[in-house]
Amino acid sequence: MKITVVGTGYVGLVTGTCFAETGNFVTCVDIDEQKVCKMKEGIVPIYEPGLDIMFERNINEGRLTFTTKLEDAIEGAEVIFLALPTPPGADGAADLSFILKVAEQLGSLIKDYVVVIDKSTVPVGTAKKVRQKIAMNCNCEFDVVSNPEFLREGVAIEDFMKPDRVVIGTSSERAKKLMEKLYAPFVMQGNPIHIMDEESAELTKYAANAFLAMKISFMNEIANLCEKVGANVDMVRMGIGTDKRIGNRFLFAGVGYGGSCFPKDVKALVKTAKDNNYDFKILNAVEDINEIQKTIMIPKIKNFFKGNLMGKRIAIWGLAFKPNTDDIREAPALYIINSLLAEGTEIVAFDPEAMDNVKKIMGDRITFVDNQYDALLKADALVIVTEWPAFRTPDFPKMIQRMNAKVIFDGRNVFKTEQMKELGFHYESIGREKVTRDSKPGEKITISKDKIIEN
Ligand SMILES: NC(=O)c1ccc[n+]([C@@H]2O[C@H](COP(=O)([O-])OP(=O)(O)OC[C@H]3O[C@@H](n4cnc5c(N)ncnc54)[C@H](O)[C@@H]3O)[C@@H](O)[C@H]2O)c1
Ligand SMILES: O=c1ccn([C@@H]2O[C@H](COP(=O)(O)OP(=O)(O)O[C@H]3O[C@H](CO)[C@@H](O)[C@H](O)[C@H]3O)[C@@H](O)[C@H]2O)c(=O)[nH]1
Repeated sequence: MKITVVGTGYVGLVTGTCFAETGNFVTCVDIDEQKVCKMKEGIVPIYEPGLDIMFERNINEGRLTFTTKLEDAIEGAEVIFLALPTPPGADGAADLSFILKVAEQLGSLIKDYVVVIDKSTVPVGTAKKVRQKIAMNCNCEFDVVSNPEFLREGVAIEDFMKPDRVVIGTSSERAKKLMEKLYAPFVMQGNPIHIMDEESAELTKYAANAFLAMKISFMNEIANLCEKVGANVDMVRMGIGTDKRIGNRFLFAGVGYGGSCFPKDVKALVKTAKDNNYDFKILNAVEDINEIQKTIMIPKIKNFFKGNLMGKRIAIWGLAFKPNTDDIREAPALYIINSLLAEGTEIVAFDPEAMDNVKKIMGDRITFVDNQYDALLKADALVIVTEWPAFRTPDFPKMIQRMNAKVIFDGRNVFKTEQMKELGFHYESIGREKVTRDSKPGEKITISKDKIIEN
């Protein structure tokens, strides 16, 4: 099939590359000329594990091409994916201007029947709006389908190639057949394609993200309570996660959720509810909890330094909003760093992939170093914000050698408290006991292998 993908961000580029991988001919179009130039030279403009190999293979086999011209990109296309940004507007509503602008352009460019697919996360009613925009200038037949994307950054290729489900919102039999054909290679293991009306498909995407955000905020509140009552959130997580009705994923307490999706999608769903005279109380709480959680480590750090952080040198491990990505949109690290800078600290940061992006917005307000250990040189404390695999099993003697003091604030519960006691660190994490330098190693708690839970 000949496919056009409009927008080559995390979703567009992964979508285009994965459809090329299954034998389609894909043209990706983006208004960012620099990005398109890079891609034409074979350079992947984002960091996404596994994307580069697939990208290169499909370019070499002539199935993946790039352009800045929409009219060239849609030449002969049977389907056109819109993978454009839908950032939050001032009132929290998703900004549809990118989508509607392209829809209007498509109206005067479409010559034959084509299916236009909303891949972006868009509020209920958008498929209708896109249809109206295209129809303003278009005389030929077309359909608009809602096909929300559920991939996660960092594991985007796997999520796209083996989705838990595919959601397709359409009332057109012709579009439905085409979409089923397109997705057939991705649902060969029996994972379902859910066909529904456009509105339900649009709402499904927000409901999924809001539910996951709710799980995280719930666990963060449980963690905060754990600290007050002397319980351990990891134990509680395992205790509830093995109940199949609850499920063991997305129950990790930490410094809150970030990224380009949860924060904006929760806001947009609240706004949709408000516009329909419905007060979505639980989601307001989910947001409020997350706002507090992002800087929950600050009072702990301040308290340790007896209220005065002026001139303290703080090492930060992890800047990306989650591991295995270079994406820093709404990253908790940015909130933590800004709060620490406001207290007069000196920040030395390391992240395996996201430093270039942070440099663009923070410039020389913080120092960037090339490896995790250099960040610790003369540091008064280490703050762990993103749980990159390399941070989980560090060389502790090397860390101790470099640090001014053995002090760790762990926003992702990367280390075991017992281990910290044995090593003599002052260690504060989320929803677990505070380890002070006088803490004595206790009885080891063994967690059996089958209890290791995938995030
Ligand atoms: N990032 C994710 O993990 C993810 C997952 C599922 C859904 N989504 C949703 O998918 C959509 C896209 O997200 P993203 O993270 O890929 O965004 P992104 O910001 O990474 O990429 C968007 C791309 O669109 C391009 N663009 C803007 N206007 C254009 C135009 N007129 N013509 C062509 N290209 C144009 C931009 O230059 C950019 O390259 C959003 O609605 C988002 O909520 C994102
Ligand atoms: O138990 C958990 C799981 C995640 N997070 C945080 O939640 C945020 C989002 O993580 P994740 O969902 O893994 O990443 P995204 O790439 O933002 O993916 C989400 O947002 C995408 C965009 O809509 C959807 O497609 C995905 O299904 C949805 O998981 C990150 O800051 C994580 O650190 C936690 O704090 N605890």
